Amino acid sequence: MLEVKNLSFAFKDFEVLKDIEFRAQKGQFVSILGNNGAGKSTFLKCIARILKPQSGVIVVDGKDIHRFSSNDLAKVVGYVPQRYVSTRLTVFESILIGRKPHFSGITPSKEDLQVVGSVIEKFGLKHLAFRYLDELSGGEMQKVVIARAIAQQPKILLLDEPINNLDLKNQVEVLSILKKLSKENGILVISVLHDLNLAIRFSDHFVFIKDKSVFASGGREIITPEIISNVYGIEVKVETSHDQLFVVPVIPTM
Ligand SMILES: Nc1ncnc2c1ncn2[C@@H]1O[C@H](COP(=O)(O)OP(=O)(O)OP(=O)(O)O)[C@@H](O)[C@H]1O
Repeated sequence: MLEVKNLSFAFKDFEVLKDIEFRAQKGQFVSILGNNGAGKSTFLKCIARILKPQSGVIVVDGKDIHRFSSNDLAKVVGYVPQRYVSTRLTVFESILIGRKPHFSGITPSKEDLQVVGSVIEKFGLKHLAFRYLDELSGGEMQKVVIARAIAQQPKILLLDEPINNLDLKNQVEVLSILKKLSKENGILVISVLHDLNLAIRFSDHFVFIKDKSVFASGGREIITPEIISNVYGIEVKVETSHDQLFVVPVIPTM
């Protein structure tokens, strides 16, 4: 469904990504992992066509993303950025904007309104539906931005640190919604995450970026102390409890 071949990207002469190869299928939940500054956001922005790589191709369902019209690309690829600006729109209006690629003409259809209503319900945002975005807390705003991308109903959903501003309950709730979307609706979810243990719990595929390239890519078999210590530059243990893997940093006693 998504194929990235030989992708290299540089900001002027500062090379961030070199010869990246990546493939993912419908229904997968992929975590993009690596240190700060490794190039994770840059990678997502190339797939979302916000940045244009100097070389390589990104193919969705057999078609180069640079051959899609903007409207058609928005039906296929949804993107939730790491930072966003708040506007004087209500939660409802903001999520409705996610439906724009599906509008025929300038008015939303009954289906558009139904989708928005159901996403608002799913995210527990009903009580905030007519609140302005600049009156929301950081976590509430984060949920609205994710809800808008889901209302867009893309085939591929890219999320850059989607749980950053959320409390533990909301982190689990949002990741559970994304997991359900990938499993039940066949959406390919690709998310940058910093919390390795939540990434392990929710993802079925992991991509570690280091030194401009894919250092390791695969399923749970690549969650090893060697790979994680090498990528993050810190000693870790990988332990199993209740059939789940946990990454535990080795911290000297202070
Ligand atoms: N617009 C820009 N111009 C120049 N350099 C940039 C620009 N945006 C990012 N960079 C640099 O590119 C590198 C990769 O940045 P990127 O945001 O992709 O990293 P990241 O892995 O997402 O980091 P983090 O985990 O801290 O969000 C960093 O060294 C960053 O400073």
